[in-house]
Amino acid sequence: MPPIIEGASFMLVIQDLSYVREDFELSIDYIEINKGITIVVGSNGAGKSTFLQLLATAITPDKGIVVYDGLTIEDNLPFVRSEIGFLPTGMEIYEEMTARKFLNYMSQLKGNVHKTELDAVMSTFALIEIKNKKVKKLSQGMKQRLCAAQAFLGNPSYILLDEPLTSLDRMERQRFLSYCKKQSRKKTILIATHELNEWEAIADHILWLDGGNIIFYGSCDDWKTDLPLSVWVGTIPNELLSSFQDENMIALKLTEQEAELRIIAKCPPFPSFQKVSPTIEDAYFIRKRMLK
Ligand SMILES: Nc1ncnc2c1ncn2[C@@H]1O[C@H](COP(=O)(O)OP(=O)(O)OP(=O)(O)O)[C@@H](O)[C@H]1O
Repeated sequence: MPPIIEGASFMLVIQDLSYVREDFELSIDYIEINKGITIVVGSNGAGKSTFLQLLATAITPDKGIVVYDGLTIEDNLPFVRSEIGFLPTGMEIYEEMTARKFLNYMSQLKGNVHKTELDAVMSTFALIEIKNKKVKKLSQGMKQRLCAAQAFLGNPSYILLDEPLTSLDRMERQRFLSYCKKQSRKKTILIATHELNEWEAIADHILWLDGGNIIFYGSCDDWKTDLPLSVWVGTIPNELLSSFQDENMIALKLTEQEAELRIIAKCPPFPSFQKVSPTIEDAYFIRKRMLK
């Protein structure tokens, strides 16, 4: 087993990679992904899940390599895999197992995770009260917590999570987000998500995929800087609503007489509208519009 290097960067380097699937190709020339939380964004079918599956070594590229802190899967597959925690979408779990048995099973697959670590993960994901429940009796949110918990077992350095917030209630989301933030100090965490606002406060980097290509990778600040359109908020009477194109409208709150709007545009749509700083999600809409 390769030695654990003190002060390891946990950097992921992807070189000259191609993965072809029927009429879709994921293609990456070169990218270095840094430690911390990277949210992987893009529209349906952009390749986010495929990208995470490749990094998780669940599928193999047709061409190119992924380097995990200096190691490739060609020479170090078992070690690299032991350093990966993966939450795919729609993960199937054995329905007859209890939550505890499932985590025991996953711990053993990961090389006998110590009981104290297993208990800590169960407590973090609020699984203690439901540990003796069979999987088939768990709610969607409970199942999601269980599936997310297994990704952190064995203290892996690379955590790959596909839509981890699905079915989680507000409290569990908050708890999960702060856990990810804590973990990200010493790990590389990639999260495929459509819920950009949720990650606003804790994401370090954004990776934007479109049509199987990386269009942007960088810090959240860079993502929100030098945008060609601005974000405006204001209120108008309902009868003026039809003067706005849907594609310019990010958010809308309707009362009986008025509409509260969040608009992307070069200039204020009405003098009363105020310019606000873009969120990660605003920047996504602006960038997506400019790509068309
Ligand atoms: N098992 C499969 N067989 C063939 N094509 C597939 C398969 N799974 C995904 N695809 C195709 O690969 C492309 C990328 O899909 P992928 O699931 O990676 O996108 P995504 O960005 O995760 O989308 P979403 O936001 O909808 O989850 C799509 O064109 C999709 O139709």
